[in-house]
Amino acid sequence: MGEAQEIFTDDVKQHFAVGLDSEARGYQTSTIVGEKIFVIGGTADVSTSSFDVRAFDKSTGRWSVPTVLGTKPIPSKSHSAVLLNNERILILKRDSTPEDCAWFLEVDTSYVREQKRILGTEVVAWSKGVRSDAPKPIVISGPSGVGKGTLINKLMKDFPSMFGFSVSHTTRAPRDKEKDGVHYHFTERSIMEKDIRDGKFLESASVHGNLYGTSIEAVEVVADAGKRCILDIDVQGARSVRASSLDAIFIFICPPSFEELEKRLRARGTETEEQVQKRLKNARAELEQGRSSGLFDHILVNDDLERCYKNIKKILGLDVSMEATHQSSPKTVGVPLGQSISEMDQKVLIQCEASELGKASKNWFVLDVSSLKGGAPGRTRGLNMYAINPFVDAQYGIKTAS
Ligand SMILES: Nc1ncnc2c1ncn2[C@@H]1O[C@H](COP(=O)(O)OP(=O)(O)OP(=O)(O)O)[C@@H](O)[C@H]1O
Ligand SMILES: Nc1nc2c(ncn2[C@@H]2O[C@H](COP(=O)(O)O)[C@@H](O)[C@H]2O)c(=O)[nH]1
Repeated sequence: MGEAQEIFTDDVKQHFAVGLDSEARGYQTSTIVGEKIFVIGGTADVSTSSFDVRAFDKSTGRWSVPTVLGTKPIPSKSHSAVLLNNERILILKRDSTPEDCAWFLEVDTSYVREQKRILGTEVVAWSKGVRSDAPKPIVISGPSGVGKGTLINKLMKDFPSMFGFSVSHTTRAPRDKEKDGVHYHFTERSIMEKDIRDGKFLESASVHGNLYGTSIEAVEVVADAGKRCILDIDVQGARSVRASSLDAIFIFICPPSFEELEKRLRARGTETEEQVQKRLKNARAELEQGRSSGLFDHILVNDDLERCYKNIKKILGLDVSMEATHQSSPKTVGVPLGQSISEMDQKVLIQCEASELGKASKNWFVLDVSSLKGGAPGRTRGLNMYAINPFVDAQYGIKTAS
């Protein structure tokens, strides 16, 4: 276990003179991970900590500033940090809302290792923690013209508070009535390619001659709104998402026949003849891959629109009366403001001062992190929180708090 420390040991101090003046730099924690010490926090404004990340290599005696992927937490006065499994640092922010208090800085997960390989630099990645029962995102895939957009629009219209659309980026030109930021983020190829290189995308693919991609932000915006994210992406994209840390439900939509697909695509009237030909050619390959690869959890035929829609709702556990009764429940774990934390057997012990809770004694909480799922790029799901009584709960070896 590598526990966060708020002061440096003397041997570390000998190696460097900069960066330790926490009064000048704002609040910082340091966490030892193997040969590295990750220093989190510090800012010119001493009243808040900006969650900057620096690393000190004990073997070389050098500081480095790693490439930081993902959205970092908004500044807070202070925070606690604890290392989990030598792969990610759990950050509990003080004076923050329950939705915003648990974050992870990944330092050696498979995603971070892969990004290090691609970018050729030291990499760390932020991921926000959400509670265990946040609903899984939904990936909907299928050939162009099969009716994915039509089905998704119906879901969004019937269940507006439940679902949110992941707005993709694309280099294709907007169609009539398509709005930037609503249907797509229409963008230049060179800009999008740079953003992909910078790790801003969960997935991207060349589709029918244009570049399409799902940014990490597109998915996080929906999660932040307390909604379940729907991704409309091609089979290549679905494969990339399956290989990523996003734990989603994958649905493939098939046409009743190839002739019907062609009819729908032409009737939509949005593509040139050349584009229609290209899309139909790609559709054959997509149908073959979608049906046979085992990539998808559910395969539906969109013959009769209402029947297919009903089947999607069934998969998602929805019935007709649900939107009326649906109330968006809090989506993140309500971690109390941590005074001090430590980790033992995948359980993070949080001791809270009573004054913050309006009582006279100290309180203990356990954050069970044994079944974390997902992670960067995107949310870390599976935080489970409960209160314990240290007087009776000797399991954690906690001495009575006086
Ligand atoms: N079950 C259905 N029966 C008949 N027409 C349908 C059905 N479902 C969708 N359509 C029509 O087919 C056309 C294509 O649908 P839609 O635009 O939703 O396809 P899509 O899969 O989203 O395509 P793309 O991948 O190119 O965005 C639309 O004109 C739509 O109204
Ligand atoms: N891999 C991805 N595919 C995407 C994304 N957004 C849309 N798509 C797929 O592209 C085709 C064509 O869409 P159109 O709007 O030009 O008709 C379609 O199959 C979509 O599913 C994305 O972000 N990534």
